[in-house]
Amino acid sequence: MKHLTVTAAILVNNNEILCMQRSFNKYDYISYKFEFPGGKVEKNETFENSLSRELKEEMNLDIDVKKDQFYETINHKYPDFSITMHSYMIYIDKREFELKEHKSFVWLKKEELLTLDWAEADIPIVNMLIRGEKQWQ
Ligand SMILES: Nc1nc2c([nH]c(=O)n2[C@H]2C[C@H](O)[C@@H](COP(=O)(O)OP(=O)(O)OP(=O)(O)O)O2)c(=O)[nH]1
Repeated sequence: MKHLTVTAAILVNNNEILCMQRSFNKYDYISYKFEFPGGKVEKNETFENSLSRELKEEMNLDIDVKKDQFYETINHKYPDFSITMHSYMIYIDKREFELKEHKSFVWLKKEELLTLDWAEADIPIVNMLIRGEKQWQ
């Protein structure tokens, strides 16, 4: 089975988390699902550099992702492939970005996160956020 290594950013502003809706995909179990922005790690990239690059490509955000922003690693098997997803929690002071690849987005308080239809791999992270683990200093 194909395996992907992915990075994802939990972007937080004013106690709300940025939730991005994926565009159409041939696999219905990820098509139009909500996720955290990011993408596949390329050869010879660190996870942090990979996430900085994806945030620039997908949203035109300039963020220098740091190791100490690491949040959690999730392993998940979808029917056609498996992923290892490294997530980072990043506080940002402005909400402006460009919606280049996603279908839509919404900022939600952690208590509201389960109102969305998330990609299955994200559910453990969403539950950690709801429980308030490793955040809200
Ligand atoms: N970025 C991201 N990907 C996720 C999340 N949850 C989840 O299951 N995934 C899966 C969906 C995709 O199969 C894979 C990420 O690939 P992608 O298609 O977004 O990455 P990419 O931008 O590098 O892809 P590409 O269009 O260049 O092929 O990980 C998440 O929260 N964020």
